[in-house]
Amino acid sequence: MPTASPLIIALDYASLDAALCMADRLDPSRCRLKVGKELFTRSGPDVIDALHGRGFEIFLDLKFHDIPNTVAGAVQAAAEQGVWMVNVHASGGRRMMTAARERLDNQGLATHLIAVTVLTSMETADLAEVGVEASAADQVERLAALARDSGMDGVVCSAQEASRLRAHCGEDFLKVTPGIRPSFAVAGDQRRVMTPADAMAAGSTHLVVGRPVTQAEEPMAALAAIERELPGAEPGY
Ligand SMILES: O=C(O)c1cc(=O)[nH]c(=O)n1[C@@H]1O[C@H](COP(=O)(O)O)[C@@H](O)[C@H]1O
Repeated sequence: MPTASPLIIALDYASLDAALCMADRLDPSRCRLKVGKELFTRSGPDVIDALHGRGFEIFLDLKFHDIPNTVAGAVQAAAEQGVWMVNVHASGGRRMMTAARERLDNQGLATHLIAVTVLTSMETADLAEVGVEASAADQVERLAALARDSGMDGVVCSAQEASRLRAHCGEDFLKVTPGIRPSFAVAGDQRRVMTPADAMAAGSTHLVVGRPVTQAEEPMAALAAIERELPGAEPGY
């Protein structure tokens, strides 16, 4: 039974054992899990199988960014493992995203396909250093429009941009927002942060939360505290 929760907990661990230890402390009816680059590079598909076996839906966050044919193949490989969601970098461009979309459709794979806009660790000054003269907010909007036009189901963005994207890309376009910091947590290396309640009010459809839960002494208590900060969370996701 898929969860109705908008919460996605980031399992950023260096070993399969450590990741499963945390998963065993969480409840698949109250959150999904995100598997990222470090864990997947160390453990491979075994981690996906182990988490599926525990009843979790998985966001495989490998942020593919390569030539269209390579990304289409990678996205297909991810979807064939039965993951709930997979992502690419929108800055890989229209042809890359369209190739990924077409591959999933042609193979009859229903995995949600979303695109990363501007990383939540980056601010406008960081973009200028890599030759992007737009503000972070404008660049997010530009890449989100490109992602939507290229057939993506949604984007990863900071919650600070979610309301603008809701206006431009619609309610149904998924807005998966990391950089969530509940009232009890510190920002750390994140720059464009927001509380869970504000993020949902701004139009986020899913909230990615890592360390505020995984580094808590009682992860389920931290998750419950976040749920209490989500009065507007709607079932159905
Ligand atoms: O794609 C992501 O999930 C992602 C995109 C982004 O722009 N910023 C971002 O922090 N993330 C991920 O979201 C998670 C945030 O974790 P915490 O900062 O510990 O809550 C990490 O796994 C990041 O890799």
